[in-house]
Amino acid sequence: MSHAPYIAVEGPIGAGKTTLATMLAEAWGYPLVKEIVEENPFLDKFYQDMDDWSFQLEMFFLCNRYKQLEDAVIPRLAAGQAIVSDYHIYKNLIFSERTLKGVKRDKYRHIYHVLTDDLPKPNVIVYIRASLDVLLERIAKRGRPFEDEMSTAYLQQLIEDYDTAMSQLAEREPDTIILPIDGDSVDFVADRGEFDKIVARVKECIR
Ligand SMILES: Nc1ncnc2c1ncn2[C@@H]1O[C@H](COP(=O)(O)OP(=O)(O)O)[C@@H](O)[C@H]1O
Ligand SMILES: Nc1nc2c(ncn2[C@H]2C[C@H](O)[C@@H](COP(=O)(O)O)O2)c(=O)[nH]1
Repeated sequence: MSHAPYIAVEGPIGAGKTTLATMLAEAWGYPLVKEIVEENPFLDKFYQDMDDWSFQLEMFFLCNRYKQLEDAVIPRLAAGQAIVSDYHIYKNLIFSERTLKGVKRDKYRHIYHVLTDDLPKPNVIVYIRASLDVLLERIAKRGRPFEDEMSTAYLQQLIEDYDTAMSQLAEREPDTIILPIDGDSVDFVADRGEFDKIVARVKECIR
């Protein structure tokens, strides 16, 4: 392992990333780097008109995540200390490849690589996979008003994009271990034993 443990949790919208990342960070006493959602000025506009707002939204996410890595992740790893995150920066590309088109997609892809290619990568990604029905149920339970506008076709497409992206990532970043979790059957919230099993599996990866 080239740096201190850097653990990321990934998965499609509503899979349980923030929930699991928070539990892991608390269990180990590590700081948590968390997605900025409530302060995002473009999310509600994006869900109302994706074609019109996708570039602004993707750039906002990219700049914010870059800043978080710069401010919180890099110094911490440089000091030899572990950190947990509820995303991997690669998710920018998962979403943008789906939401952007033509010249904007090409420009975004270029900026993405310039900004992120030399950033530290997680040692482990806990990848929570879940079915459309479970994601819809959890998104409804969370109750963010702007997500009411999200189409099921978009969410289904993201489920598939995530699977493809995790396979690509396994090839691009062979030093990162991807731990898939079945979010439909493994309830790490209600069942402490299931959470402990995830903790043990992650520990194995960062030894
Ligand atoms: N394993 C689980 N079982 C039941 N509810 C869950 C589970 N994981 C997450 N949730 C709930 O589902 C909603 C979405 O979870 P969240 O962690 O915000 O997902 P994400 O960060 O992947 O979008 C939240 O209301 C959360 O409390
Ligand atoms: N178009 C994009 N949307 C994104 C991106 N990252 C997150 N999101 C959306 C999805 C949810 O509505 C909300 C919060 O995400 P969670 O997965 O944490 O629930 O923001 C992105 O890069 N592009």
